[in-house]
Amino acid sequence: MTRGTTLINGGWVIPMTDREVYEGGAVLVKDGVVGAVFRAEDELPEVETVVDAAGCVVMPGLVNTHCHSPMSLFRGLADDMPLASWLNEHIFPAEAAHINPETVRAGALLSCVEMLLSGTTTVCDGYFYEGEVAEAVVETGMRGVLAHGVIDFPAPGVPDPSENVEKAAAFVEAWKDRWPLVTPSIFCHTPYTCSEKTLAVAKEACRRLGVLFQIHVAETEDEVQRLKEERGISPYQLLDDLHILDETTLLIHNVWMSSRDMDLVARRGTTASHNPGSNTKLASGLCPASALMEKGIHVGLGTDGAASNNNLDLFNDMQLTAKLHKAYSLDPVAMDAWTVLEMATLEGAKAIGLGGSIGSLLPGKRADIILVDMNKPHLTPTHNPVSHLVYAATGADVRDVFVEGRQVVKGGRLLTVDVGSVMAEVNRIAAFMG
Ligand SMILES: CSC[C@H]1O[C@@H](n2cnc3c(O)ncnc32)[C@H](O)[C@@H]1O
Ligand SMILES: [Zn+2]
Repeated sequence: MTRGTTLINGGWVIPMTDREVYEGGAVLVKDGVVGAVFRAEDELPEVETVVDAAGCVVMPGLVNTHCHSPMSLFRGLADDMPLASWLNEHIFPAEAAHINPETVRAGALLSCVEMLLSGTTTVCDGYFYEGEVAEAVVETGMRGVLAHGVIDFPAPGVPDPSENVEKAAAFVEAWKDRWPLVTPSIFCHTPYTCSEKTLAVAKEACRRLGVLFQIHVAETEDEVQRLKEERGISPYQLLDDLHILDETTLLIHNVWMSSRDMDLVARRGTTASHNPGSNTKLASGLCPASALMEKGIHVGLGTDGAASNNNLDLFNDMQLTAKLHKAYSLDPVAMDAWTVLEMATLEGAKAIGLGGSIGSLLPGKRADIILVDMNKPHLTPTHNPVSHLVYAATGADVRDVFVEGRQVVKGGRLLTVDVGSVMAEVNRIAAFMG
C-alpha cells in the first residue's frame, strides 16, 4: 500500500484521452496527479483510500473558458434586452455603483461555490479587482486562469484609464508564482472599448509576462458592422494588424465571423470560447463553433457571467450547444455528444493554455476529477453515459469533486467554505441594489 494514494473505483470512467468509456474502471490519484486509469479487467493497486464510484461517471472536471465571476451579484438584474442596453443602461451603472473589493470577493465566492458544486473545476475569468477573485478561487479550492480587466473608461479600481494596462500587469506580477492553481492573465474588454494602442500594449505585456491575452470579439452584428463602416475591416483583421492573433490569445464569443476571419484565426493558432447561454439570452446570435473546430481551432465552452446566462452550470451550456447547433444547421449529426463533452473538458483546457495539465485523465495530469451520480430517475437507464452527461444531467447530479487530488465536494456538499454564509453575504450586498 502506498501512502497518500486514492483509488476512485467503479462506475463509468471517461478519461477523455480517447472516445472510450471504461465501464467498471478505476482512477488512481497520487500527490495531486492522475497515477493511472484502469479497465475493469485490470489488477488494482493497494491504496490508502478507496472512493466507491459505483453508479457514477468518473471524468475530468469541467473547464469554464469564460466567466466574470463577481457578476453573480447582478444575476437577474437586467433580463430580456440586447447587449448594448444590458451593458450601457444596466450593468456598467451597477458596476460603477456597487463594485469594490468586498463585493467582488463576495460575488466571486458565490460563483466558485456554484461552479464547484456543478462540476466545474477550472474557470477562465476576467474582471476588475481580480486579486479578490483569486483569493476566492484559492479559498474554495478551485483552479483558475484569472485576468485583470482592461477598458479605456474609468473602471472599478482603475479610475484613470491611462493606468489600465499597468494595473493589469501588476496583477499578473503579483500572482505569477503565488499559488499553483492560479494562472494570471490580462483581459481587454472589446476592440470597441479599447484603443488600438491599449490593445497592442496589453498584448505586449502578455508576451513579456508569458500569459494568456483574452478579449470579447464579434459578439454582435452591430459591433462588426460599425467597424466595417469606420475602417473597412473585421475585428479579427484589426487584431491581426496589431499582432494580437497568436496561440496565446483567447477570443470570446465569435458570433459574427466570416469564413475569411475563421481561416485567419486558424492560421494563427488562436483559440476560442463559445458562450451559447449568454449569446442566446442577449439575442446576439450563434458562434459557428462546428466550422471553427473543422478548421482545427480549439473551441471551449463558457458560461459568461451569471448576469447574462443566468447560471454557471456548464451542463446547461453543454446541452444548449448540442441542441442549438443541430437546430441551426438542420443537421442532427452536428455537435454530437462526444464533441460537446470534449469542448467542456480537453478542448476547453487547450483553449485557455492548460491542455498539458488538465482536461483529461491522462496519467501525469493534475487530478481534477468529478463523479456524476447516474442513480437518478432522469438518468435511468444508463444505455450511454456520454449521452446522459450532455442531454439529461445537470450540475445537481455532481456528487464528488476533486481538484489537484484534494476532495472539495463530497456527497453534493462543499467542504471548503460555508455555503450559507457565502449566500448570506451576497444577499446582504444585493439588498443595497435598487
Ligand atoms: C474587462 S471584462 C469585464 C467587463 O466585461 C463586461 N461584460 C460582461 N459580459 C460581457 C459581454 O458579454 N460582452 C461585453 N462585455 C461584457 C462586464 O460587465 C465588465 O464590465
Ligand atoms: Zn464576457
